[in-house]
Amino acid sequence: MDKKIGFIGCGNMGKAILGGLIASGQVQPGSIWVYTPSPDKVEALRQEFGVNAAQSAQEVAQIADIVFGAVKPNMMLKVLGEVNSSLNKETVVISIAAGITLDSLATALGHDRKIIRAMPNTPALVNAGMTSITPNALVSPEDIADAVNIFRSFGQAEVVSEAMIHPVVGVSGSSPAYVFMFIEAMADAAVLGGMPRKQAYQFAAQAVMGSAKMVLETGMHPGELKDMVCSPGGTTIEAVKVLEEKGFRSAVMEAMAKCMAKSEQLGKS
Ligand SMILES: NC(=O)C1=CN([C@@H]2O[C@H](COP(=O)(O)OP(=O)(O)OC[C@H]3O[C@@H](n4cnc5c(N)ncnc54)[C@H](OP(=O)(O)O)[C@@H]3O)[C@@H](O)[C@H]2O)C=CC1
Ligand SMILES: O=C(O)[C@@H]1CCC=N1
Repeated sequence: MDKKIGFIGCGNMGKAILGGLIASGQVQPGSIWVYTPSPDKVEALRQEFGVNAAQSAQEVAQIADIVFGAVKPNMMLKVLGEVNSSLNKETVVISIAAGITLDSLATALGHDRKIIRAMPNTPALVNAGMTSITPNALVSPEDIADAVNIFRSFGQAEVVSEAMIHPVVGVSGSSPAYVFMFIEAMADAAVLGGMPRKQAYQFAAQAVMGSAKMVLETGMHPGELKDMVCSPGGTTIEAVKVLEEKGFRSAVMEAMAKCMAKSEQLGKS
């Protein structure tokens, strides 16, 4: 891609995008500028990825064609407001902050700005991200295609309406955390059964990845795939019965309802 990319803020999520983007070969490290307030963190990113270290957020805004705002939600509007006058007219600003609406971004940046609200997730770092993309009306089809290409270079990406953002936060933005908890719990149980811990993580994680691949690649209903594992009178149905008794599905749904409500609340505060 023949575009200069900038990162204002580059912590857990910014680094996952940066790492995924560079690993894909879609953008050369020399075409990427990064700024965070800690000079040693910028230097560490420069050394790890070969990207350019910017001295200020304004410098990133001046140089880049596509600027990622990857700071915490509570500072996104302030940080973008401060670089606004340094942006070019055609620059596309991509905010990845949970709860920050396109409307509030336009209020901070001006209603003539090309703005995209995106919701990625940390598996971007291993080429398996899932990202939603919501452009405002000023973003051209070419700009949208660039953004989709960027996010697809390290996983899957779909353009969705802004109304879908809360389910997206629940089902993909935040969900790696619950999946890691599930893997940890399964590994603990395997350790209880006598398996060495390292091997337990390998078996648990590979089983989760393989199951996810089956859903994505067979197109079969998850319930049907579950039934294929449950031999009559076998081991799996014993586990399924306990999960049902303990309210496994309900726990997941209630947890995600809280997550989605928080996403909604962030958008109002
Ligand atoms: N973590 C996740 O899984 C996901 C996060 N998000 C969103 O990504 C955003 C970032 O989250 P996350 O990466 O987890 O947070 P981190 O705390 O890991 O990263 C925040 C980054 O912002 C930088 N920063 C702080 N203050 C400023 C400033 N004034 N100007 C420029 N940069 C600044 C920090 O730099 P320094 O370290 O030098 O202070 C750091 O690089 C959030 O808005 C979140 O909603 C979206 C999807 C998933
Ligand atoms: O926890 C958060 O607020 C961010 C947004 C989605 C994932 N992490």
